[in-house]
Amino acid sequence: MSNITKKPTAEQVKRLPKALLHDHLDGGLRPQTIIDIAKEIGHELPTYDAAELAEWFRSSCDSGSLVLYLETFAHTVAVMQRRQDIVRVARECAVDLARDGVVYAEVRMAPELITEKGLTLAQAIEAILEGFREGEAEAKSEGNTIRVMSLLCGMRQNQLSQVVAELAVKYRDQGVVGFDIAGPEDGFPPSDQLDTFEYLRRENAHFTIHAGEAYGLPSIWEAIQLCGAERLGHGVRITDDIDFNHTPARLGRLSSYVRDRRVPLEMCPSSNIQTGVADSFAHHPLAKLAKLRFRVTINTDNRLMSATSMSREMTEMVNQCDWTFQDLQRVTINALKSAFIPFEERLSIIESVVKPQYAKISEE
Ligand SMILES: O=c1[nH]cnc2c1ncn2[C@H]1C[C@H](O)[C@@H](CO)O1
Ligand SMILES: [Zn+2]
Repeated sequence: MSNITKKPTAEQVKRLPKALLHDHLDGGLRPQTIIDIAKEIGHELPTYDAAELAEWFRSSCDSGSLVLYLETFAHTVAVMQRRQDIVRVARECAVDLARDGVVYAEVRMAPELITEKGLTLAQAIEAILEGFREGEAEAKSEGNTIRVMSLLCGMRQNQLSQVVAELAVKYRDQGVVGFDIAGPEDGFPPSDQLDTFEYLRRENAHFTIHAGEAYGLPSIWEAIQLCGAERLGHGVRITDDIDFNHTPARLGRLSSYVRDRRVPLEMCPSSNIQTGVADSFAHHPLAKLAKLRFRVTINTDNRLMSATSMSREMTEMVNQCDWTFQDLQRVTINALKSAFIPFEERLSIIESVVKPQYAKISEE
């Protein structure tokens, strides 16, 4: 009898191979790194104690509002303006993810936010890519294998998406695998950037769109049907088109389309709990959507702001929703199937890393 339907321990979750599609580079800095750099450049912080700073970010992001949540990024972005600091932050990101058992990650950043001290967008992107390569090597020296690819974001409230999208295409063979738009959702519909998404499609380039997080179904509909998004960042508000009061649940036209077309949902439960979408993992729609066999994935969004990790997100699903090895393996395979790297490379990680490790660890 296989143990795949059993619940893993937290320690086993940590060792299981994980895939991460939605993590912001400026949302995952080590508190001590922020303090080190802030002191060097004279940036004022709420506190210079690492534990207190970590708690400041977490509690400031607990407001129930995406707009207030996003204000905390002023401090992380402030310490990512020099080339060497961007490289360091990206290197540490790769190392930290690898220590948590992540084997594949797509980490996103808006390069337009880190050019305040004179770096060009291209130099900012090159610093991120250099940091990831260094981090992969450092992880290897610690015995962890990870592949970290980059997604470039345009900020919805700025006018730079087209330039950033062109750079995503230019750097597509150097580690950039796709594009996204981030920032406040309400008032900035995806169709504002329609020309850019049409450009990316003409270039056969990959993109995901933050949609259905702080705003509902119209945002999801635009992202998929007008803009052609391959994946949805969050997408959690797709539940507005599902009637759970019936058994089985009744799906509307849009939620049926999302499920039928296997549109990947990059779900980030802790982040959603902080911005007011749900009050706990137990009540977050992730488990219900997984049961309905949507192509759900589990992600961190901002590890610093949510004081989280992939292991923690997964362990909470085990503890609060009775998720088993099988459930965790399914979201991991979903993530790899939905990754923006070439098909055979996705398959290779699924077949040679994920399946064998799940088989081994679940039989312990
Ligand atoms: O969850 C999010 N929704 C929308 N925008 C976000 C989220 N998390 C981070 N961002 C923004 C703030 C960052 O500065 C930017 C680039 O990573 O993306
Ligand atoms: Zn996000």
